[in-house]
Amino acid sequence: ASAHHLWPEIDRVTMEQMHYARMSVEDSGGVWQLFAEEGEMKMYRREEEVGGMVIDPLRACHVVKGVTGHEVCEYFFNPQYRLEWEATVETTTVLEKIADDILLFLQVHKRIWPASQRDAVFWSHMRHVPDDKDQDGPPIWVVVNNSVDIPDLPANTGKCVRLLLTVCLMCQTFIDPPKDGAKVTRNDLTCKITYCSVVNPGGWAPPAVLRAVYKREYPKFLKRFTNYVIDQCQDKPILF
Ligand SMILES: CCCc1ccc(-c2ccc(S(=O)(=O)CCO)cc2)cc1[C@H]1C[C@H]1c1ccccn1
Repeated sequence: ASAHHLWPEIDRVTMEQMHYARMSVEDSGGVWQLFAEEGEMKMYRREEEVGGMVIDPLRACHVVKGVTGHEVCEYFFNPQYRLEWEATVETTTVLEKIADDILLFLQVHKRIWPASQRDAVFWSHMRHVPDDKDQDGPPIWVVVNNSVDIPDLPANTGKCVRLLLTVCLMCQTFIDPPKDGAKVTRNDLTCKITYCSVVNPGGWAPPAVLRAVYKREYPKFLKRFTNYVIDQCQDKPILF
């Protein structure tokens, strides 16, 4: 991967996003506005507009029992599962396999009335790093999706408005050691998920409309995804 022309950007943005996601876990106060809460899932946003366009940074924190961060990131990254949990995606295409853990996607989203249909071109990188808070514990797993400009796929030529996104799914895994050295089971696993995204919708849409779409779609999106992972993992061996 290091030979690919995008590698320097992929490496830099991935490390920046991981740092941002970890910092945001601490700053629960401050400017974040809690806009949705369902059980363990809490969703925050900051209202920001650029040129009259809504680009509200979003942060979601969720705690899920019975899965590892590696499993959550694998189901998020791997294109073969995408259409099973992503209800708002019409087609997803791997344009280039940059490495085993770096893919270049073209994704066409379903039209969400009254906004026009969107597509996105982005690289997706999955990586794990030691948890500096618990060096000998499970590593932190992360998937970063970041839009990239592809000359061969100029924006806004077809039916879709090209949206720009930077997304980071970061997962910390906690294992409750079972009594008297028994084997770790899924009941001993807890995964702490931090999902951060900044999306520029591309073309103009009324701010109130976009905020309504996000308020409705993001909680559904994260709940559906995490329930899918729990369901897929429950009868499979644990992937640490
Ligand atoms: C007007 C455009 C709104 C809009 C902006 C952004 C996204 C979106 C793109 C990518 C990702 S992801 O996390 O990288 C997973 C890969 O698919 C999540 C969300 C989707 C919509 C549309 C489809 C609506 C939506 C909004 C929120 C969550 C899911 N879907």
